[in-house]
Formats: sequence, C-alpha cells, structure tokens
Amino acid sequence: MVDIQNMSFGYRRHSPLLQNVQLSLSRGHIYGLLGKNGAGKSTLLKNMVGLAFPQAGQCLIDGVSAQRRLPSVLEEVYFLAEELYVPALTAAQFVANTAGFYPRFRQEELTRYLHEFEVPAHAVLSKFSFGQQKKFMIAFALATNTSLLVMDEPTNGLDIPSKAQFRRIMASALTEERCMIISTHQVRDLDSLIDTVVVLHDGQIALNHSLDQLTEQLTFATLPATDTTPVLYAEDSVRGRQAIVPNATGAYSRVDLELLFNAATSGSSTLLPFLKQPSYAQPV
Ligand SMILES: Nc1ncnc2c1ncn2[C@@H]1O[C@H](COP(=O)(O)OP(=O)(O)OP(=O)(O)O)[C@@H](O)[C@H]1O
Repeated sequence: MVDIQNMSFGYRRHSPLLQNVQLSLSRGHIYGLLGKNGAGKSTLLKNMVGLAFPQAGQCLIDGVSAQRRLPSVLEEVYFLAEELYVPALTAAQFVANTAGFYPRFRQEELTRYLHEFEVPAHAVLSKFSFGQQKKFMIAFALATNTSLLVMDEPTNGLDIPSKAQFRRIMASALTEERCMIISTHQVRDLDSLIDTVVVLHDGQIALNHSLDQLTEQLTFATLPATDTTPVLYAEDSVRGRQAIVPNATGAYSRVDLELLFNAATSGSSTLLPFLKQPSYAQPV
C-alpha cells in the first residue's frame, strides 16, 4: 500500500533529517512508528501522505506518488495530525462539511465510536476539552474507512481509560483492506495494539519487524543480577535485569516494546545486526 523508496528529506537543504529511508506498509496491519522526540516521525508521515515533498527518492501510495495529491488517492488517505484544528461546528456540521471527501464514510460507525469514547455527539467541537477533541477526531478518522489511516501521536492528551478505549476501538476497526500507522514516543501506548514495530532513529528505519518475527527470534526475560547469560541487550531495573536474548528454544515471550525501543536506539551493537542476519531478516 505504501512504498517509500530511498527517500531523503531535510528542512534545510544541507542538513538532512531523513536519509535513504526504505519502508513498505501493507494492508491488514497496524504499524507502530516509534522514535525519540525530534527523530522525524511527523516529518516521515507528512512525506508519506504528500504534505511534504522528498528531496530524493519517492513516497508511493498504491504505486502513485503521494506528492501528486490526486483526489483518487486522497479519498483513500486520512492523516490525523498531531496538532488539531477543530472548528466551531457541531459534529453534524463538521460531518456535513468534511465527510463528502471520503466516499466510504459511515455515520453509524462515527456514532458508535463516539459512544464508546463517551464523547457527546451534539456539542460544538471547539468547546470540547482537548482530550474530547482528540477522541472526536480519532472517531471521525476511523469512520472515514480510508484504506490508509495515518495517525501522528493520537494518544497525546488522552487519559489512561481513554488510551485503553483507543486501543480497543483501533483493534476493532482494522480490516484486511486497511493499513494503519500510528506514531508515538510513548511506547507503552501501543502495547497490545500494533502488529509491526517500526523504529526511526538517526534519520533511518533502524528496525521494521512484526511482533511474530520478534517473538520467534528473541526472548524477553528478567534475569537474576548474577546471571551470566550472554544478552543482546539488557537494562538493570528494580525487578532485576531486563534482558533481550536470542530465542534458542522457540518458547513464546511477550515483546517488551519499551526495552526493544531502548535497545534499537541505544547504539547497542548486537541486537540490530542479530535481527539483520539473513536467516532472520524478513521485511514485512
Ligand atoms: N516546519 C519545520 N521547519 C523546520 N524544522 C522543522 C519543521 N518541522 C519539524 N522540524 C524539525 O525537524 C525535526 C524533527 O521533527 P518532527 O516533528 O518530525 O519529529 P518527531 O519525531 O515527530 O518529534 P516528537 O516526538 O517530538 O513529536 C525537529 O528537530 C524539528 O525541530
């Protein structure tokens, strides 16, 4: 669905932020785009949907360059930006003005998502709290039923129960026809939601693996402080030594997203080369 090929971008010509990025996203998946503050996640997403133009390489949506912004492509793309612009309109007025751009928009789905998010359906949007505005826009984004749904930091401003609602609603809205990508620097917000982890670091895609691939290749374990097992990455914590080791037995362990993210962005010299070994590297 999305093909980013050798893409480079910088806000200033001689200082590239993204370099030679390669990324393919398929329908039927929820991707988590993780990166530190300022890593360039929003910038990558804007290039992906044609709101910023690469200086080299290209971003394709179903084979068409996103920067052409063809209506036939745009009606299949919804981009929920990190900063919201919410007009002084009721939900019904907002839908009347906006839903027409998305041929597969479903009012009954919007009503259901708003009910699940406990957002009033008839108030003026600009009078909502920030969290309610965010939830309205997430509900609207889902109800557009676009093939590509790109959400930049959607969980910013949501309280803890709302984050759980968000994960439930997102999971219920995924279909085989849809590709969703969600960026965050709050790694735990995507726990139990995404099926593929993409880490952006130092201007490049440092890691792009499905959770299934990761559980097959890695074991996430808490080791006693005295344990001398060779590790791919480890951090000391109050619970013991949180470690990532090769999965030698094929046993299942839950991916610790935060530990994985720390490993991928720490400059650890072992984890990323281990995942890139020919027998393990399986681009999604
Ligand atoms: N319009 C712009 N003009 C110039 N520089 C910009 C612009 N937008 C972003 N930047 C810079 O590009 C870098 C990456 O910003 P970006 O917003 O893409 O990062 P991010 O990973 O989404 O960060 P965060 O997690 O903090 O939202 C930052 O250093 C930022 O200051």
